[in-house]
Amino acid sequence: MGKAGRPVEPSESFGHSLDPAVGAPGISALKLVDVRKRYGHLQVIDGLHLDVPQGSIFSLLGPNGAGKSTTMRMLVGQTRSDSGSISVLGHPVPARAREARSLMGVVPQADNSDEEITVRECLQGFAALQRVPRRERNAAVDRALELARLTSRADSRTDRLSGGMKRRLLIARALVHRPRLVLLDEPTVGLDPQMRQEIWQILAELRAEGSTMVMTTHYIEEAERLADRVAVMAAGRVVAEGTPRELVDRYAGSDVREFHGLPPEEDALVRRLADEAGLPVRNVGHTLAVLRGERLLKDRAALPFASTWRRPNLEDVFVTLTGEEVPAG
Ligand SMILES: Nc1ncnc2c1ncn2[C@@H]1O[C@H](COP(=O)(O)OP(=O)(O)OP(=O)(O)O)[C@@H](O)[C@H]1O
Repeated sequence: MGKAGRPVEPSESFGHSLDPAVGAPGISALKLVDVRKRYGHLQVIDGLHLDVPQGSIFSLLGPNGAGKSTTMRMLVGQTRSDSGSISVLGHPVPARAREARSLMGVVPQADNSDEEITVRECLQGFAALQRVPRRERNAAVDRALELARLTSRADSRTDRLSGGMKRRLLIARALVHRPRLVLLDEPTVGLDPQMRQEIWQILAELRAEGSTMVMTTHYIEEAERLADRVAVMAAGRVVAEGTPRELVDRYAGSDVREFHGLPPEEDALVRRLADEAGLPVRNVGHTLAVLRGERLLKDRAALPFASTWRRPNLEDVFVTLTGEEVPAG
């Protein structure tokens, strides 16, 4: 019994599992095999395979409607798949969703925090909900406040926080029970660039501590900066997976050749040459960009109009694989 005569919860429940196999180094943080989900006539998830190792940041990158949020909801047991298997740190979901959830911290996209309470009260509530032992709660809350840089706002009401602080509170809430795996659904959507940088800094620090994070995003820069591995999703399946560097090498080559403000006949010529060589093209404003441009012509001087060269990036890969232009940050 605790000091106040209340039972003391076992400390093993604080971010740890009693099952020695769970969270062991060989176990995947997430494993999805041939997962499918349909809403009416719409096949939203269409044979999804994912295997996320522990100790990395893994990003699901995809355009609107690719199925990222549906995947997140299936991982926490909020939405059931029609077929296939899902396991989180060795726990099959939804069969053992409760155990899986106790090992996860979830940062939702929407701000659903209670507005009538202070930041500290909010975190205390989450710590209790996540069965952090009573005697450890204050320290757990202090640590979460510090990680999310909210210590100085601990006694502010949650409805008085700025948009960026509210988002940081969602992160603090997710971390209060020291989860083995943190799921983040579009962690910086709708934030201004400075607030986004602050969140990236926090996530980079968590990564340096060895946390496993899986985040959805449609911001390419977010995936490129933070993720160790990226899965590009389109129409409910993974169309490519690898480190950002591997994806760029595989799908965009070593050079992008850019032609600026071409008249129509020259534009058509470049497109034809690219097409004959099997090279993807994209328009960026008035610029026509040819990916794997190093293969456009062996003799780079042979085209009769000026072009420039640049290093390819993950945005080029995204556009090539999904056919979607990049949303504005
Ligand atoms: N409850 C639902 N009922 C019917 N259709 C749904 C439901 N939830 C999602 N969808 C549809 O499933 C598809 C995938 O949605 P989802 O939210 O998973 O995509 P997303 O990749 O997260 O997109 P976004 O980046 O816009 O959040 C969309 O076409 C969406 O309209």
